[in-house]
Amino acid sequence: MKARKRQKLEGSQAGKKATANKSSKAAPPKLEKVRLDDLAWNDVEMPDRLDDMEGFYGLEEIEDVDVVKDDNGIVSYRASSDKATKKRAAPEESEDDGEEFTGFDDEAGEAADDDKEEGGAMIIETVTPRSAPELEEGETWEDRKKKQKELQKQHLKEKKQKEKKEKKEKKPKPEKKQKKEAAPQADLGSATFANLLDEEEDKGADITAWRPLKLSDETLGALSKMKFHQPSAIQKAAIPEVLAGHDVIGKASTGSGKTLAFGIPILERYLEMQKIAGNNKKKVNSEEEAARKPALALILSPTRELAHQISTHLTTLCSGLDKAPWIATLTGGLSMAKQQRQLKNADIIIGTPGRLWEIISGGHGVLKWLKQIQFLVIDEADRLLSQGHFKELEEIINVLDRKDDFKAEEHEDEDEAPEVVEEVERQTLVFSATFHKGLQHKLAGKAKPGAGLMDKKESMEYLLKKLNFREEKPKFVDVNPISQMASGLKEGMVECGGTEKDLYLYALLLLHPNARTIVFCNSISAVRRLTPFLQNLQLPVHALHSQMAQKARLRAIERFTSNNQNKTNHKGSILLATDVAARGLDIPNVNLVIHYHLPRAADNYVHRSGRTARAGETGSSILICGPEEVAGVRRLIAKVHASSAAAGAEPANDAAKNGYFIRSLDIDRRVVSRLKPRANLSKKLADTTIAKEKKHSEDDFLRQAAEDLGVDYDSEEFENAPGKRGRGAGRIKKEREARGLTKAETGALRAQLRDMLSSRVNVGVSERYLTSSGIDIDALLQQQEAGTHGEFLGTVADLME
Ligand SMILES: Nc1ncnc2c1ncn2[C@@H]1O[C@H](COP(=O)(O)OP(=O)(O)OP(=O)(O)O)[C@@H](O)[C@H]1O
Repeated sequence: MKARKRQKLEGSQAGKKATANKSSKAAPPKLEKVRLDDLAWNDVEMPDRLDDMEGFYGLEEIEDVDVVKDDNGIVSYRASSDKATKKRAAPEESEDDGEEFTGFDDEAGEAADDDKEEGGAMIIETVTPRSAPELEEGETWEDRKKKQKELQKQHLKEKKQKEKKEKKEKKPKPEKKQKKEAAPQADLGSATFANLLDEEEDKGADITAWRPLKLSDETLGALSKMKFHQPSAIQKAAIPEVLAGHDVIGKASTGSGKTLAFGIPILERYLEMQKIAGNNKKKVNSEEEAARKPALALILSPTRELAHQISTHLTTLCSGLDKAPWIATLTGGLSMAKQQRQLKNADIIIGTPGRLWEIISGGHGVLKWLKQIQFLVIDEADRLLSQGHFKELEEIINVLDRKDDFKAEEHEDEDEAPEVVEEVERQTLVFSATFHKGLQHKLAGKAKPGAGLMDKKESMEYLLKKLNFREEKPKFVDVNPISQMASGLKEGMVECGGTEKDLYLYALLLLHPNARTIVFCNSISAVRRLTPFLQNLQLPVHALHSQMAQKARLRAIERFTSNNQNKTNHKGSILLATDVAARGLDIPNVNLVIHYHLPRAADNYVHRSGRTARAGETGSSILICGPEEVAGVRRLIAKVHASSAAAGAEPANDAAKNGYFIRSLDIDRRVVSRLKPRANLSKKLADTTIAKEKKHSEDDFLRQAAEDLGVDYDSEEFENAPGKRGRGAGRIKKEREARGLTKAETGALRAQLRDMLSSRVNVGVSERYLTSSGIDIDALLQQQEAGTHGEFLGTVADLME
């Protein structure tokens, strides 16, 4: 070995132990005295981070060697096995051969001692410089030794830790310890939740963030299952207030989780009551018994769809509970008798005011169940308190509050055994994203459609006047005082000629072939007209309006929500709806909202746009405006964003940043104009279909009327009768022409449209992308990746980032 070897033998303790070993009473083996260089030194693997340590340290180790110090302090080495003395190749130069050892070091001894205890054999470590053995400038041998010593210590420590860790990993965990690790789950309380977490360990979400709300383990378990990691702002703010027994008015932007803000406290109360009933051994076991207990909560919703959705939402929350509350959904369009029965069993009743009032006025002893509710929830409050719903709602509230009604009704219903009805303190919870001024005027008898949104004071005054809150001052929880619009929402508008809206709608839908889109219209007739128009253009469209049968309404939402089976390039889906879909509907992954007609009021705009960008997602809202509508739109949007200006707050989004000046999207008009022939053809076909349908239903109506009058009805004769002039004559003429098309003629038109849809449209630069009813998605996506998306129809794309 060329390198000069400087050994460092650790510690007097080691030496002493070696001696003690030798002189042990149990006939110690005779050890052979050896030279250091005759020992079979082994290289020690250095820890990574020491590799760079000046590049010259190396460690060697040896086992089965005793270090013996004689009375004169001279140290010698004795091998206790052949393994230790295996001869190595002699170094070419052994400068440190016989290097004297100057003594033992107490500190180092500790490390050596540790090793002995661990391994049972003494390990002597040497540090061998790999190169440049000379001292560095200013370095003394003492320094060098110190450095070496530190390195050795470090290495030994790390080695020991590594070995300990390896041992630990190999060892099976003692049962006791495993139990101890499971303990925190058990600490959560009831076995139900602990079991749930056990089973769902990797399925459920971490619900630590819900803890401050002090919810029951059952509710926490349900939230974990739903993967709701944390409460939304409105939930965080409103739940404690409701749990503390307050009346609450909650305002938060669309899609921010208001349903659970009232749903969770209701569930908490239900669970509490279950526990009390359990403790009092009064557990309800049968349907009959259940029917004898009053309902806990009444939730009112402005639309049927929303009522069903709230019901689904709460059912999902309660699924998995040992005993879930009984939820009854009372909406028009479904069997009334069935709903009456359901109501008597229900813990939570969700309904539209119309149907609920119908049921209440029908008697059947239902009122007593309702009078004892502990929660009255008015969801989408501003809508419920206005727009034709208010009369029914007012009547419901009056009847709930009237003291004498119950008795009167009981007398009516002889079957019902007279019972003492406890007075129940009712909490009133009112939620909405908006409180608009229109309803205030409406209630004051001076309706003023299109009015702006109420501020906190106004809404409070108004609600206090209208609702019988238990508390003099309910808690007003407003988590979005600045803007009602969801933060992930982008807004824009497209300007077009007054008669070109259909065409621009088609262009916008083509531009967003993968989007789940809701198109809002102000009238049912517009939905009826546009549905065949878009269907003819092979777009996957579903209609939704209030004159559809309830089942068809629910089916439309279901189809819109499920994946599009359409064979065309259009992979998204389209819901063409009136404002019946504007409030509360929580359809997942809606990317785009198009306002075909301008919303009539600011709150409508907020709620329609709120069907996208929900629960922290992003989305876009685009208004299609005729030239005469542009100024009105700007005013309307400014109103919606006005509160941010008043508050001097950071603008909530682009529209606000631009001084409430909504962006006009730059659509390439030349390209849109090339879509015109298809659109016109499709429109002609749609008009024919509608005119024929209309004729059928008119005929049916007139035939029925004639039958009732006992006269004959001849549609031709009726049609050609004189006096059909003046207002509406042009439309009637058009309709007549439209339905005048023969089957063959419509067949020919359809074939022509099919041809058009299957051939490319000459759109200049983008010709290669626009094919039939949709666009070449792959090519478009590539274009999008290259950052040039939007080239063919203008720059709408930046709304969809
Ligand atoms: N804490 C939560 N974490 C994650 N998602 C949540 C949470 N709470 C609710 N959600 C989800 O957010 C979505 C919107 O909730 P919800 O329908 O209650 O909103 P909203 O505020 O009532 O909206 P709108 O004003 O339009 O009626 C739903 O899909 C719901 O499941």
